[in-house]
Amino acid sequence: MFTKLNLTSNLMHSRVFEIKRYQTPYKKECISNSVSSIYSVSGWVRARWLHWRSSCVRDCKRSPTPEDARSATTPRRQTARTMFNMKLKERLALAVSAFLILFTLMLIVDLQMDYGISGHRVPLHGRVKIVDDVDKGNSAYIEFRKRFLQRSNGSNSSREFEQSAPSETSGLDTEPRTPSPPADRFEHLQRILLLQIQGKSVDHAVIIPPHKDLNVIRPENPTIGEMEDLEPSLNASNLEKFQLKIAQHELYEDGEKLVEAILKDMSTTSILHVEQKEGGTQLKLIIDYPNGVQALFKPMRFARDVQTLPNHFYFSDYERHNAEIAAFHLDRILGFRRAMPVVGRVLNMTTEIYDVTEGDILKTFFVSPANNFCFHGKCSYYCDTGHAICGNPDMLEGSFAAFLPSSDLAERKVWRHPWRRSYHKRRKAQWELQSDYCDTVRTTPPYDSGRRLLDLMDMSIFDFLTGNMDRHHYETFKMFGNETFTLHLDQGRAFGKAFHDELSILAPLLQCCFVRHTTLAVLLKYHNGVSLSSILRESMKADPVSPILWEPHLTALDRRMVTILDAIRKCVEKAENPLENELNDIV
Ligand SMILES: Nc1ncnc2c1ncn2[C@@H]1O[C@H](COP(=O)(O)OP(=O)(O)OP(=O)(O)O)[C@@H](O)[C@H]1O
Ligand SMILES: [Mn+2]
Repeated sequence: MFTKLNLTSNLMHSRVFEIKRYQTPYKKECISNSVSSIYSVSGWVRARWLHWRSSCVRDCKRSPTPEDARSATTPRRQTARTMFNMKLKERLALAVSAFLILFTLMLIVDLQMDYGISGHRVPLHGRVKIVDDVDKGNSAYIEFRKRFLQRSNGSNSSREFEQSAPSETSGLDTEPRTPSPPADRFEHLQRILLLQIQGKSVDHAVIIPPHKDLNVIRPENPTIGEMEDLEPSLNASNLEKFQLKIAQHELYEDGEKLVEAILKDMSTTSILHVEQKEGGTQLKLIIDYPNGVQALFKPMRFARDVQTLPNHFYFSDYERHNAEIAAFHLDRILGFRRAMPVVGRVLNMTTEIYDVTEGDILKTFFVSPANNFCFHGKCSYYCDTGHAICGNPDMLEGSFAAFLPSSDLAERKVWRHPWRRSYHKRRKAQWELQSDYCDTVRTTPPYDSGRRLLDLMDMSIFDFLTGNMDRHHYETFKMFGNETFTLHLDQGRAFGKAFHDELSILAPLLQCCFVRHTTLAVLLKYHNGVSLSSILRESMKADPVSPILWEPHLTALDRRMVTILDAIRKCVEKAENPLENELNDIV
């Protein structure tokens, strides 16, 4: 009994600890009230029980009487009498306490499920209504997936299990594979684009023409500098100038010269100071350069050809520094320009990290058995000796992302992504269960008008290309309101599986059947012209730590492109011939 009680109290402790980690401030207050009421209520119940027991010692502990023998139901009657004798107030209190205990338990279970192990404590802006939990079996996503898998020649779905273990992959299969010339040029989609440019087919349900797209019309497009009435000073750094030029509809203009200048600054300027970034799940460093310039550093953990471990969930995958670099280039090539510039650099861990940092992180440095200089920092994932970041012997490669403007200059708003995953190993997210999930999103602000839903479609395409399943939240600049672009931040978990195309990342597009004319035009341009992989490979050659991507990841881009175009074509066909398609689906 004693052990059991102890176990229960341990469990309670660990649950209270879990609550502390995952709750939102409102829920925190609510839960702590409930938890304290568990304690006070259970204290009250104990006092009540002790009182009852002491009165029982007086009245109940006696030799059995003939009366007792006559009635087998006496104890029950006594309990009933005791209950009856209880004051109404006491009975009410008992009922309330039982309810509170149940409610708290439900809340704890719900929170653990909701926040999984990622532990994000961001306010849930733009919440999406929860509707039915039933899979009606006809969702575009499920249906496309079914067809896709049926058609699959095995290169997409099965090879993920054939991935070599990380240590075995090095040096293998690195020859560039030229994809066979595309047989399918998606001419029907091209025709629609042409018609829209000619001012026809402008009410298309799937492809949103430029003149209806706020990202193209841009009635206003002020910069942060204009909004804040600030101009860069004479000795302003390139980054400061860049930050003031960030506009409502894009981070930087097409061909912006400051991008190259920032990349050069971050990869060559001397490092003044380093500190660990608070928050986030994996280790990141804030790098200080002269003139107030800052970068976010993610360290290299393993070689380019090491893939996500087959038994790792997306949320327990390591971050890849090269994924950040590649994603920046890809974002730019696709014409989004919503990712901050990122560059690679090799650091001397002694002079450029150890000597210029202070505090707790210093205590985590050590020399490994292989005589390499290592450290692990402090964070909630992989910050221990077993997962240390090691130099060779003290040279360490990493990615350097240009710092976003400080919150004093431009505060950001964090939004919960409507298609976020459950971050729980057994639980599914709402969008995976509800076939008409997009209808719910479409009618919920800010997705019911303007550019936001189209931005999420772009993000879904971008993430599907890179294989990034970790899009739990996204951010916008507050000062621009809702009609502004969504930042493409945190691509650390992209480019993890070269031989697997994760169709669920495309769920927003598949469920909404909605895409920008301009985005489709770019996709078709690369599909029918010089391939996306070639353009990306070329763009990344300029990086100091090139080659950035393992060739199979580049090949995957061209393959995934076909899947996206196929999905859009299917949406178009469905919109144009709804009846015929329904019949086909049944057959
Ligand atoms: N270039 C940047 N400049 C300044 N802040 C940034 C930059 N990139 C990301 N951040 C901020 O740092 C936070 C953590 O970054 P990031 O998401 O890359 O790390 P993470 O460890 O993967 O976090 P999480 O586990 O929450 O996904 C982001 O939420 C963002 O607000
Ligand atoms: Mn992340």
